[in-house]
Amino acid sequence: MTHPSFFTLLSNRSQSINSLLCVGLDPHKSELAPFLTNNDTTDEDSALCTAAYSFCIHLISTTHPHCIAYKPNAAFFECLGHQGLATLKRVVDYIHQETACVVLLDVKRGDIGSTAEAYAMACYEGLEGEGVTLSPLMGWDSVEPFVTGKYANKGAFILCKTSNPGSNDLLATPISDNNQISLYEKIATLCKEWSQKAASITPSPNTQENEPPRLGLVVGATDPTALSKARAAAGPNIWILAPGVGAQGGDLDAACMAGLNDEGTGMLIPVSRGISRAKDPGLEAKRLKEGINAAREKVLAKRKAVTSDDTSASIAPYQKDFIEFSLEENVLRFGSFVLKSGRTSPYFFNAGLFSSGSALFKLGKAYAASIMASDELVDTNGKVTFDIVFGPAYKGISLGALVCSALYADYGIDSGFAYNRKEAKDHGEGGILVGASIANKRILIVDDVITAGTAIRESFDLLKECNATPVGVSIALDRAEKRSLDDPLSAVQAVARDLEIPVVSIVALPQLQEFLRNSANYGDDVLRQVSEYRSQYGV
Ligand SMILES: O=c1ccn([C@@H]2O[C@H](COP(=O)(O)O)[C@@H](O)[C@H]2O)c(=O)[nH]1
Repeated sequence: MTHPSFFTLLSNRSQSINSLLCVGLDPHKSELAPFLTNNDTTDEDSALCTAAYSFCIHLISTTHPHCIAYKPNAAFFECLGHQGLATLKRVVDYIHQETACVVLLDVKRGDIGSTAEAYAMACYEGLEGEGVTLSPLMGWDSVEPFVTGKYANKGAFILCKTSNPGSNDLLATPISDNNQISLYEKIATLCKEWSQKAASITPSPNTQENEPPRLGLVVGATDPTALSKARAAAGPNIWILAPGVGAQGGDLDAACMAGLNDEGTGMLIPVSRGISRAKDPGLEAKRLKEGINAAREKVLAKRKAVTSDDTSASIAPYQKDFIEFSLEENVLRFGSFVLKSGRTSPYFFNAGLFSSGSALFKLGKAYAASIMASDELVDTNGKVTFDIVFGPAYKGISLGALVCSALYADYGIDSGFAYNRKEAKDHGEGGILVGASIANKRILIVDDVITAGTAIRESFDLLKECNATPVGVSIALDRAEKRSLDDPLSAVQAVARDLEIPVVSIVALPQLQEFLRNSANYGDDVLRQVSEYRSQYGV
């Protein structure tokens, strides 16, 4: 059995002393005066190195019962001249000899593969750290040498949303067409993928381990929103290093609540000046450890409340498939999204992103399956209650065609298909209706989602004017949430009530919740957010 991996060491130490605290070792020159000795006659750098060493030893010896890791920042040693790195190595040796804590070298490296190999060797063989911090901006090949091959039991935290104000300049930049994903969320997603990639390239050398992650994220405690988005994107198993508590003003409680996973773990909270500048660093470390633990208790209590609720729903195989391929196509995403209504939703659905042949094929089948599973659109003889599928312009046109075709392909039901134009044509066949004749026919209206219900109401009126009888509406997703906190009905319920026709969806919010309950790919934190949203806004 080889040495346990970096993240296993963190977990083990965390469990054994019940702490998530990491003490930062940043010997700022301005803090070294009390550690300078009068009898030191050597040059200034060497006197400062001796003082920096004493500074670190003082911190380590007073705080180690309360912390799981030490994070020396290489900058403060590199700036002490040629003996700086040797001083850092002596500090690392001291930690290994005198404590059971893990060494995380804050070096923030990032370079092409061959150079990254040299940096990795310097950190792991020269300085003998167990883990490092890295910049991910040069991509996977700049990270790979730190966590694969002979360093497969090492670990790295990659910069995701750093704690400084400038992190908004680049890391928070939206990078998707619809402005919904920021660069840091993309990094959080990549962290999970790269971690798995590293394990597939070099499986954990420790056969006793159940493939712990290789990579974690750096997300500042100064930005709880980023912490919760990064947690949602990376999942529950990825560790988050959250600097910024203390001198940078991060709110410990808010950061923990946003970044902890549902087990109340998965965060490493480093504090440097907040401890080194305290009157009694040992006492301050203890106070911080207890503050973090109080937040962990709150997270666990909240989780218990959510998982013991009575909101289970049934989910049919076609609904599960639909949710899965919607996630694959990015049509459905979990995260944090501000809706037009001003609500912050833990999920977002954009049917416009069904944009490939395979996705559209599966979409048509899912609509058809939901129609055939509905008591309201199929009579007791197994016959559908409509003659024509109608697709309102524009989005409904293609959806209606897909549904009509899937009903025929999967169930042998050959209904008519019609759609409208937005503007009347004064030549050719003229008018605004195209396709099968709808007069005196029973009509199923197909659309993607119902937000306010305006499009469906307009179609309903148009169909009535043409002597057709709308008998139902088929949609992809029913958000099943109250229109406002004073209005107990959802948009879908209001349409069904006002137009007196059934609205059938492929899935609704309860199925999303059920899917998450049974999914191994999404953490309890995503389920918790969806459950909380449902209990606040759901109908
Ligand atoms: O986003 C980041 C990444 C790294 N750091 C480093 O952590 C410590 C924080 O020191 P404090 O005294 O606790 O503020 C320091 O070494 C930074 O370089 C960070 O602050 N933010």
